[in-house]
Amino acid sequence: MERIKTDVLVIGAGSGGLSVAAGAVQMGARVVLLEGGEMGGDCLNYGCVPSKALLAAAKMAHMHTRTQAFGITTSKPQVDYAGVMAHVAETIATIAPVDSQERFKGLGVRVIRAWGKFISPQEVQAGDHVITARRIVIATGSSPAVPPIPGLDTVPYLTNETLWSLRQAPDHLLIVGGGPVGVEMAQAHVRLGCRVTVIEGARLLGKDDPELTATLRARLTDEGVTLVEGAAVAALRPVGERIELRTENDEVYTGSHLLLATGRRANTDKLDLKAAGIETSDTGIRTDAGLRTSNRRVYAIGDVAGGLQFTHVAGYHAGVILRTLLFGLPSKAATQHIPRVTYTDPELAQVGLTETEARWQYGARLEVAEFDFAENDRAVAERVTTGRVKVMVAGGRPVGVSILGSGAGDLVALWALVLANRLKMRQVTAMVAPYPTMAEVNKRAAGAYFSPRLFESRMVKRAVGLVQRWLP
Ligand SMILES: Cc1cc2nc3c(=O)[nH]c(=O)nc-3n(C[C@H](O)[C@H](O)[C@H](O)COP(=O)(O)OP(=O)(O)OC[C@H]3O[C@@H](n4cnc5c(N)ncnc54)[C@H](O)[C@@H]3O)c2cc1C
Ligand SMILES: NC(=O)c1ccc[n+]([C@@H]2O[C@H](COP(=O)([O-])OP(=O)(O)OC[C@H]3O[C@@H](n4cnc5c(N)ncnc54)[C@H](O)[C@@H]3O)[C@@H](O)[C@H]2O)c1
Repeated sequence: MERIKTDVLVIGAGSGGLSVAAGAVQMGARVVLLEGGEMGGDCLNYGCVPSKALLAAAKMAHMHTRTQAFGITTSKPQVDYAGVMAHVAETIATIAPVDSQERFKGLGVRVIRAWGKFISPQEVQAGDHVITARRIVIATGSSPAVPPIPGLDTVPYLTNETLWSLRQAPDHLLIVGGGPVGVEMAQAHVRLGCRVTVIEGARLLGKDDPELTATLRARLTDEGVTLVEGAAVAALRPVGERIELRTENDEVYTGSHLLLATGRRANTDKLDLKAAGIETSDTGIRTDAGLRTSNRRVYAIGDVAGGLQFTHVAGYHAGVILRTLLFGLPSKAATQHIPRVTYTDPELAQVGLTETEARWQYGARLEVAEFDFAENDRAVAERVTTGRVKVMVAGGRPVGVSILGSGAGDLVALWALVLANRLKMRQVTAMVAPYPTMAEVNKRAAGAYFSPRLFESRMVKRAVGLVQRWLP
């Protein structure tokens, strides 16, 4: 057994752990990094990267069915699913070197490829090593939550960890769960020529603005996805080679493949948290606002901390704790400026409060400024007019923004800056957006906030009238 002493021990080499390790070592700390699975974690291997690569291939196939309106004729695209998955694998392989053991070794991090578990409040065992560290960071991520559906043990099922090894297109993909994973995979597969049925127990993308999700729902249905909402899956069973799914209200759906997209479970099983006196909550490891656990030497970041579960959040958490780990300075993780995007076509983006949340918080003080993509000239030229920007404003400051539309994920970045810096609407109107760009929708939404104040104000009209009389 080798004993190692270090300044910082990071458990998990995914989005959060890698950011802490890279930051800490480059600022002079001794760092040990443990990874029991693949370097790069969920995002690179089973999450963001493969899902966005698959969506890109699906969009390519879809575009070929939409050329006629542009005066271009093409033949029906032929999808080679194995070829599509080769594109997915190649995308992962291209990005992988950035997260690789070699790169981190090169930076000076001691990388140990083994699962870590606490054996005392300061010590972690990983394979043949026992590591004692001044500070320990748990960044072990999450895994697909598998709900206890009767009959699930009698049928084969896919999760985000196994989907990418399929080489033959599913004939009919049943997806349980209409959250971001379910919805992205539904659109990807219907565009690649599969039949797709999504069964959602509550409401599709239930955390998002219902008006915008209604538009997205209509788009998915138009493209051929069968959407079943308000009916949780009650039972599953094999019928010959196929899988039969029964909902709570006794509707029956039969498909060739089953994908579970029913949320996440924090990866804490292997850690023996009790040995270190680390408390958990219903969703993950319990932390304070500075991401410190009930063991003062230990921090938890990213998915395992059980809050917002996104790669950019894991990266943000890394930045928050590096300040404390390396300089001993207090630091807190905020959430109100964190954007999230579902990468359907059109994309659905959110930062800050939705209209419902903002109405609850601000009541009559809330104003909502809106602008439709149909009024954006670039969107008209590109035939991507579906969508809307909604800006929730209280006291002249945006408190939330919801965008459905082409490139919404990129468009919401401006509002993430606005919310992070508590900027006012008038500062957004100071921006000149180039014409003709989609970015103009942001400027026009801000304009929509001010136009009633300027164009419908008697005082403004009276002032202009007066000035005009005196102007030479
Ligand atoms: C299908 C899908 C699509 C997604 N798309 C997006 C997206 O587009 N944008 C976005 O922002 N987010 C997306 N996410 C979420 C994103 O993948 C996660 O939020 C992110 O990976 C979390 O990073 P992390 O560092 O907390 O955990 P991870 O990246 O999962 O890393 C944790 C690592 O810890 C390792 N580990 C676990 N236990 C131990 C142990 N005991 N010892 C050693 N190592 C251990 C694991 O093997 C893993 O490599 C998606 C998720 C899924 C499932
Ligand atoms: N674009 C992105 O950034 C992106 C993409 C995918 C995933 N993610 C991350 O991964 C997380 C997990 O995504 P997800 O979609 O798996 O989870 P989720 O929790 O967002 O959605 C799961 C859905 O499954 C439904 N459900 C659960 N059990 C069910 C049952 N038995 N029958 C029918 N419906 C059931 C729930 O009502 C819920 O709507 C997301 O919250 C997000 O943080 C992000």
